[in-house]
Amino acid sequence: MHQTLITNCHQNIIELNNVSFSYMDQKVISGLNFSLKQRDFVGIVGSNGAGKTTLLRMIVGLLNPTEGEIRLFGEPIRKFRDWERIGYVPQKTAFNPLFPATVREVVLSGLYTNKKLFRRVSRADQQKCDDALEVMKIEDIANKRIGQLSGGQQQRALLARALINHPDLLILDEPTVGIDAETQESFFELITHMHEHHEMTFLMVSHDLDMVENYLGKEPVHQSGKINFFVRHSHEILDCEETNLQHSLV
Ligand SMILES: Nc1ncnc2c1ncn2[C@@H]1O[C@H](COP(=O)(O)OP(=O)(O)OP(=O)(O)O)[C@@H](O)[C@H]1O
Repeated sequence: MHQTLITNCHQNIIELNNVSFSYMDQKVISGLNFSLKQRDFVGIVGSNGAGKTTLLRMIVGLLNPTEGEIRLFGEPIRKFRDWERIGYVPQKTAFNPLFPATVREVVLSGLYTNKKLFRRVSRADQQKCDDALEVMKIEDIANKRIGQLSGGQQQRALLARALINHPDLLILDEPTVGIDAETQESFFELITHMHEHHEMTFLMVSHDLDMVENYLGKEPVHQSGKINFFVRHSHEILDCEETNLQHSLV
């Protein structure tokens, strides 16, 4: 599936304006200002309990900031309805080996937003699923039960699930926890390749400072409390001034 897109690297994909969050009387995030522009790759690094997952959960609308404002694709989050533009890979889910879904079914479930929960799977949906399986190079395990696969294979399946709607923004929460070092490295290679060759913006929480420093630079561009933000800007991977980009998911 090929399409020609114009990249506008100056569009804010996420804006956090003076955002704070408290659980009861414990303030976890305080007065955070940060923005992510189109095709940036932002890595969030911080110690245990720094508030990284809380921040992601606010950005995907699962928690409301106690103070401040979040805007997604220019819109205040409370008005934002275009959730298909966002792919979210939560912290690793350990699937029970008997979990009764195949990889194909898990990937297809990425299409079912609340509105479309019980719609039939069309031929177009199957094609989207095949494309996502191909990108993740997991076509050969499409019919296996997800619970019987390795951690790395499960993670690729969850990434394929997040990609099936062709999201503009991909959010990853510690995508390689519990995966061996070699598989982690190939997973990061895959993600960085996607950043360079696909029309997507990335936000990733990672505990892997080496990987983050290798790809996103040695110094954080921003710090808030114990959370550090590392960024590879879009202009480092392409000419942003209205670049014509041949883009394909596969
Ligand atoms: N549902 C909750 N209710 C009360 N406190 C919470 C809740 N979730 C998280 N916290 C607390 O908020 C703080 C931040 O938690 P959060 O999970 O956002 O941190 P994190 O940076 O993602 O940590 P980790 O690296 O360990 O995953 C922690 O002190 C945690 O105990």
